[in-house]
Amino acid sequence: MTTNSTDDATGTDAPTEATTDTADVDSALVTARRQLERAATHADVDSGVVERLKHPTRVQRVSVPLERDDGTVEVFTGYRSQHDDVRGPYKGGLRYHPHVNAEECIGLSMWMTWKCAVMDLPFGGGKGGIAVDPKALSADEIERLTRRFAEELRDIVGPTRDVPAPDMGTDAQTMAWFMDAYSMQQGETIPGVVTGKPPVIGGSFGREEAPGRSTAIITREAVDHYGRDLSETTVAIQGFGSVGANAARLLEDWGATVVSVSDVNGAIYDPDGLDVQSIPTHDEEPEAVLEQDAPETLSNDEILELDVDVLIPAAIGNVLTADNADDVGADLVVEGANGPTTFAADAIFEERGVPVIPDILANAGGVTVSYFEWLQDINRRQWTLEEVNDELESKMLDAWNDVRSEVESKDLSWRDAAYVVALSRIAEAKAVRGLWP
Ligand SMILES: NC(=O)C1=CN([C@@H]2O[C@H](COP(=O)(O)OP(=O)(O)OC[C@H]3O[C@@H](n4cnc5c(N)ncnc54)[C@H](OP(=O)(O)O)[C@@H]3O)[C@@H](O)[C@H]2O)C=CC1
Ligand SMILES: O=C(O)CCC(=O)C(=O)O
Repeated sequence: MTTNSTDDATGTDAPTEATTDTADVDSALVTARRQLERAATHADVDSGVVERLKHPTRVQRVSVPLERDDGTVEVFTGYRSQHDDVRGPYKGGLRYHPHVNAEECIGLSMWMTWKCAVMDLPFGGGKGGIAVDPKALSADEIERLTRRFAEELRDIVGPTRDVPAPDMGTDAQTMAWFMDAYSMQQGETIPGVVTGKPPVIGGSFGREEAPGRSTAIITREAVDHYGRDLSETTVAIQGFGSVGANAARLLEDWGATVVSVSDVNGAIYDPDGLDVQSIPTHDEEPEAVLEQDAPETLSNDEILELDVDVLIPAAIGNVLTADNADDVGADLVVEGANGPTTFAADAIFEERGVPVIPDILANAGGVTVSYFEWLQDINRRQWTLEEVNDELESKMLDAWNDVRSEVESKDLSWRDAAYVVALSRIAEAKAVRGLWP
């Protein structure tokens, strides 16, 4: 038996999001709302629009039954939060992680709305997932779970409604199963229902690396903005998955010295620089980082406090908190993960003069290449990897320049500036459409 229900947007059935176990951190929703309220004071946006944007349009909560390989049945809970679609279909990833809950999905879907607007993509914000540890399931079990999840979400997704994509714990194969299940239900092949698929079924070249590539591009621009040379820059990166590993490999290619990387079990550190190309990514082999040769190992807390030029948290949320923000040794933080910095930590970084380049700009390459994939699916045409990367570079530089000009002209933090760019575009779209409330 499955249960579908549409929760009130603010409803929550679990106390925390996918975070460290630090006790005093806020949920993604609380942080997203505080960030919105703060940034709105710098934007010329109607207060009613701001109030509306604190709430999602809807949150679908579904039960996802799974027959385990041993024949027993377990029922997992899945969610899809659809925050705002004034600029286009809801867009955002599906996360498989034990801490997934309604409140986390709402906060993450709000960040997707701003992210798509900062990048000037014709999408709104969505996010979802299943509260499950994918490492505890076999590949066959993940396939059955994903197919059932696609069936449960069938009525609310689609290429012009809501287009999921990979996030933590999901990948191109997950998207292929989702797309196949949806297409079978609809009776025709519909590649554009999800992005982040393998290229052979309508996926885009370069999507897997894209959030790491954009994080590297924005790091490069930020380092240059602050008058530094990338070849004299040391970098520490928490998380060695789609975002962290790809950012590490590119930054190393471009001359930076990556001194420390981590996975769920901890970090390796070499002050002279690691050979990051040889370290298997989460996708290639999960939990492999600590098996590599390196002079030192560190905990996932210690990597955040290393004396480096740039820190890139690229794993989970709420790792930079009021408890450790004073001890962060980096001169610049670039958010590869979604929501790694709490509201309180942001204030401490601002006071200390440590710039934080926000997630909604830095890791936006993922959704940007998802947009390219959606275009390729509609047009039934595949772009080359070079075309994708050239377009991505150009979209990232446009967004960087839009945000930088707000930073410089209004003396804002990078996060406030990115929000101002996003909010202005969203408010203008609402005004022109006459959508109210
Ligand atoms: N994938 C995408 O398209 C995008 C993802 N993001 C965000 O980036 C972040 C990472 O996502 P993604 O790279 O896709 O995830 P992946 O699942 O590809 O990789 C996650 C990495 O983080 C490590 N990790 C997991 N839990 C912890 C922990 N508690 N402490 C330290 N490291 C941990 C994993 O270790 P191990 O290998 O040992 O499991 C793995 O190396 C998330 O916040 C996600 O929302 C943002 C934009 C786009
Ligand atoms: O590619 C997408 O649609 C969304 C990626 C995502 O979930 C994110 O940027 O956080």
